[in-house]
Formats: sequence, structure tokens, C-alpha cells
Amino acid sequence: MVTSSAPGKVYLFGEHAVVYGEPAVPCAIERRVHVTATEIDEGLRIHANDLQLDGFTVEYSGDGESHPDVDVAESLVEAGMGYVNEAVAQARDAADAPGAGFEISVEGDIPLGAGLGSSAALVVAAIDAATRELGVGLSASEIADRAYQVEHAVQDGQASRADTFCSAMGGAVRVEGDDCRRLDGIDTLPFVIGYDGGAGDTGELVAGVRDLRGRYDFAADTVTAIGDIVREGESVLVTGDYERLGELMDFNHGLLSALGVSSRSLDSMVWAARDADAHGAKLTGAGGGGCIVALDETDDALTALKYTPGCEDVFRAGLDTDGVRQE
Ligand SMILES: Nc1ncnc2c1ncn2[C@@H]1O[C@H](COP(=O)(O)OP(=O)(O)OP(=O)(O)O)[C@@H](O)[C@H]1O
Ligand SMILES: C[C@@](O)(CCO)CC(=O)[O-]
Ligand SMILES: [Mg+2]
Repeated sequence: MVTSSAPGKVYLFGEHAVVYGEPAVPCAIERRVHVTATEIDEGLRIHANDLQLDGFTVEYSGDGESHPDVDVAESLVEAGMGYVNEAVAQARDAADAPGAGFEISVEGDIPLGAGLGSSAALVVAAIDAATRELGVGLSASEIADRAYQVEHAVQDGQASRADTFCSAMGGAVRVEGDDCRRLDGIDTLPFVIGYDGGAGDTGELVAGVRDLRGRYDFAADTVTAIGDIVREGESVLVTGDYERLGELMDFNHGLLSALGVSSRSLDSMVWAARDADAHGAKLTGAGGGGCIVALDETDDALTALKYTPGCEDVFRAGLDTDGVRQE
């Protein structure tokens, strides 16, 4: 039995634009998904207590047998389990063990579908745990690459390498197309996260931006301008100037808003953080609902968000310099 964990992430800058080849800077945070893999004779059994579909906790046997605890459409369960199914397929491939059976247990403290990269953390940890269980040790970058193939497949081709690379490597990273690297020397960033309790549909939101970008040159220019913010931001990041980083985060949020991926609750959390004198605040991830990230080393934004209508949870999440690891 092997347990591995991998971190979630926030985007300091660059989500959505990264899908069109602009650079992005995601940062791993101290919230993780833990996956335990145990080799069994055949098939795949998954325990995922954090995942609720129509109010039912999921216990799933991927070998075609319906499990009695599940009373929702099998197709819904299949969709929910797609990440684990594909991660296990990658592990079987890496170990050259196509028939290996697994029992997989998943638990984490990253809200699902909220822009904090729970899917990437799940896939990265699952590939690591399942390959180690089969006696194969992949490097973090090999895991990142296989995890990207999984996100790409499950999300119908709508995925960048950003979430999976960041989760596998930890720390602050820079992703531009296939060029992925860790940004050295960034050990701490004062992230405060506000969560509206909701979720956005990543595929739909990415498709919406793609449509706008196709219809209006100024929408395409907006995507390029986000890339410009990232290029500016990465040079500011090494100076540790939070005031300017925050200013660029605010700008980035404005452009994401213009692209139609913010929401009333995300905007109101962003404004609550700014009113409390955070250096800056923006939505993180695909948007539509979920989380914002503010930069604030005081407790002011944290306190303000606690009392902001529409903000269900608020927490500090330090930069996690560790990526995937065996527990
Ligand atoms: N702890 C978990 N247990 C079971 N499934 C999980 C868990 N964490 C993530 N998942 C899977 O990942 C899906 C959420 O992935 P999705 O990409 O929509 O959101 P996210 O990764 O949290 O946010 P984003 O991609 O915007 O950063 C869940 O619906 C589920 O299938
Ligand atoms: C919206 C997006 O840029 C980030 C989602 O966390 C999509 C992706 O990069 O795969
Ligand atoms: Mg995801």
C-alpha cells in the first residue's frame, strides 16, 4: 500500500490566456489531495468520500459492476471518476502492467471545481501512488507529463500544462505552451483565499473565452494583454514587491472579468479584499464561481472576507514549495 499527496494551486497570473500559448504563473498551496493505492487481483475500486454526486458519496467499482452504495446514473459516476480511471491507465502503462488491479482511496482538503486545481492534485498523486505500488519510481516531471495527458483527455482537449506541472513540482512555476519551469527563489507569498462555495464548469468557461476571442479582435487583444501582465509580473515577483504584484493581480482580474469569466460573488470577494487594503485580488482558475486569491500579509482581508456575503469560507494558504511526495 502506498500513499502519495500533491498540492493544489492558485494562479498568481495568467489563467485562460495560458490556453492560447501565453505564459502563466501558478503557485502551489498548502492544501493537498492524498491518494492511497493498493494493488489487488484485478479491476479498479475507488473510495472517494469527498466527492458527492446528487448527494451520494461515491464508492465505485470501475470493472463494470455497479456498487450498491451508488444510486446515481452510472454515467455521472463515470464522469466523476474519469480522472482516477485515466491516472490508473497511465500508471499501468508506465509500469508495463496492463492488467494490474487497484484499490484507490482519495481524500483531500481542496474544494472541488473551485479553481484550486483539485483535479490536477488528484491525478498527480494517483499516478505517483499507483506507479510506486507497482515498483516504478517516476520523476516529478514524468508525473507532470502523464498527469497533463490525463487532464487533456478528461477535459476534452481543453487543458494547459499549468495545473499539473505546478502540482507535481510545487512552488511557483511558469508555464508557456510546452515550456514548463520552476521559478527559483520564491519561498513565500501571503495568499488569502476566499471561497463562495460554488464551482465553475472549466470546459464551458474555456469555450466561452474561445468564442469571444474568435468573434472580437479586442477579445484576442485582451488575452495577449494578460500575457503582458504575466511577463511584467514575473520580473516583479523576483523583487518581492507585493504592492506592484497586487496591482498587476488587480489588472489581471479586470481583464478576466472583461472576458466574462468572473461572477457577482467572485467580484464581491475581490472588492472586499481590496477594501481591506490587500495588495491585490483576483479570481483564480477557470472562474464562474469558486475562489479568489488576495495578497495580504495582515489579517485584514481575512477578517473582511469572513463577513462578506457570498463568501462561505476564507483561509490563508501558504506557498507550498513541495510538489508530489510519498507520505
Ligand atoms: N478529493 C477528491 N475526491 C474525488 N474526486 C476528486 C477530488 N478532488 C478532485 N476530484 C475530481 O476533480 C473534479 C474537479 O475538477 P475540476 O477541474 O472541475 O476543478 P478543480 O481542479 O478543482 O479546479 P480548476 O481546474 O478550475 O483549478 C471533481 O469533480 C472530481 O472528479
Ligand atoms: C482556465 C484554465 O487556464 C485554468 C483552470 O485552472 C484552463 C487550463 O489552463 O487548463
Ligand atoms: Mg481542474
